[in-house]
Amino acid sequence: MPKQAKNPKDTYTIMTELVLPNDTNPLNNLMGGRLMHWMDIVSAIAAQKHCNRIVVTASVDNISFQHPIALGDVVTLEAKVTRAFSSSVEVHIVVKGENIPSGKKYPSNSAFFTFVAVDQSGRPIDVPELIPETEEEQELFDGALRRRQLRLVLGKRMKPEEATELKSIFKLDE
Ligand SMILES: CC(=O)SCCNC(=O)CCNC(=O)[C@H](O)C(C)(C)COP(=O)(O)OP(=O)(O)OC[C@H]1O[C@@H](n2cnc3c(N)ncnc32)[C@H](O)[C@@H]1OP(=O)(O)O
Repeated sequence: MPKQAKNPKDTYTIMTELVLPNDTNPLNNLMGGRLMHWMDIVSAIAAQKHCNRIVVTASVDNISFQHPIALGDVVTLEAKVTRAFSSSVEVHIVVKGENIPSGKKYPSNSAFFTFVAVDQSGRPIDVPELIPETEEEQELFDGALRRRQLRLVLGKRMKPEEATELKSIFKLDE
């Protein structure tokens, strides 16, 4: 690890958007694609805060939309790095909606994005270590290895038999 270790709070990023007519589908709800664009931006900023480098989006885990966000509502996206590996970092993003006139706040969705820090030529470079501080950060940190192995196996970048964390969950050796 080339640089001083950081804590998740050093990477915390919050972004607030208002759903305007140009962001919506024919039902007057926020389009999924627009939300994913905002999620990519907020998480890339969190990853950059950790790496102090250019980062590229390497993968996006599954995103399910629990609750539509209506025209005129406010969207809050919060992102934090959960774990750093060699050149990659995992970022957790939580999205909430808010209808200000009624005071109603509701969860919309959450996701994990993976970013890779690269040099000016686009080659991966090492990133600093991330040290969790709170219990929640430790849980996200612990789960990150499992999620990493799952996405690398699905992306055919790791053989299933090398995914030790997944094997222990499914008890494949027994
Ligand atoms: C911010 C933006 O929106 S950028 C635009 C969208 N994104 C892009 O254009 C990225 C295009 N892809 C790339 O440039 C390359 O594939 C890179 C930089 C992501 C990886 O480059 P590679 O030469 O394959 O690198 P390599 O195999 O050495 O892997 C580097 C790291 O990427 C990680 N990685 C590569 N592919 C994936 C993937 N699909 N999912 C998760 N992590 C991945 C590896 O696990 C490794 O992480 P580690 O160093 O922490 O162990």
